Amino acid sequence: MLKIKNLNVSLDNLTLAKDMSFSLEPGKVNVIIGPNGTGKSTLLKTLFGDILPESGDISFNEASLKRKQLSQWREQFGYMPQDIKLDIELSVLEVVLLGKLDALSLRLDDALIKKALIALEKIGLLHLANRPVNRLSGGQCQMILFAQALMRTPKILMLDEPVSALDLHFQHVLLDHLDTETKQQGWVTLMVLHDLNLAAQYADNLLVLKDGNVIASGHPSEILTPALVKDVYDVNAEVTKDSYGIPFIRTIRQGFTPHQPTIKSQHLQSKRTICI
Ligand SMILES: Nc1ncnc2c1ncn2[C@@H]1O[C@H](COP(=O)(O)OP(=O)(O)OP(=O)(O)O)[C@@H](O)[C@H]1O
Repeated sequence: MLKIKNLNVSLDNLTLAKDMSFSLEPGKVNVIIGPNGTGKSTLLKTLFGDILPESGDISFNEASLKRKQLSQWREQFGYMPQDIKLDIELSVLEVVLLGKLDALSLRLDDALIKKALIALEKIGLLHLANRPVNRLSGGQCQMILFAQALMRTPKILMLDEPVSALDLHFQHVLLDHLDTETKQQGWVTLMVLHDLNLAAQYADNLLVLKDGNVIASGHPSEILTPALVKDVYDVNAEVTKDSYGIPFIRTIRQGFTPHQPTIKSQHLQSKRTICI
């Protein structure tokens, strides 16, 4: 279990974690949501040991994060940060293999190459294996970085807005894969998402971050309400549930005036009716 206890983090006099405490169980997809600039990425960086907290304890299976053993601590993680640019002269296969940098010696092992190719195949991108990464699209880069994080066979997997550049198909490829592997491998998965409907579909546990703290946590069906959306984002929303009990959030525009068809479009509509 990953435990965060009484965590305090400040950057440039900005308090981003204020006595924050929560625990994350293995085998569950935990999703963090919250407004821009509220400290979601900062929290992930702090858990990874990139940012030094003012106080508090971060532990995994009862072993605390200690600055002196940072590389050992990080060995447990797969981490996909936000908006990484892959502007390097390497092939896709080489970038995926870098996920296993700690296991790479001077010689590449066939088993590792096979593992990287399988990782690419599982996410439907094997055909890109020999393509230079600096010639990929933004969405393709994001999928390759996901494959790289998986290569680490982590105990804790953290992903910062991993679907921000992905089309509908690849959003679901990535998130379905993440969900299956998290449950099969017993990973502690922690992911930042902005899309509340994706969060509702994929979170086993949702953490809502605001003002330096987790103001709500639990299953999306229990905590995603119009009042929460209004409180966190200052946006009005309707929340309905599908036949599986998964919440669906529909935001409501303020001062909305319904579209009035123009004479031209009315004419086109009536013409279409005649043709049918
Ligand atoms: N290294 C840093 N030094 C000083 N301030 C920082 C640093 N990194 C981030 N911040 C500030 O901390 C705040 C939180 O940033 P962070 O990136 O954690 O937010 P976020 O919740 O992930 O936002 P978003 O949803 O926009 O990605 C922001 O105001 C940001 O400007």
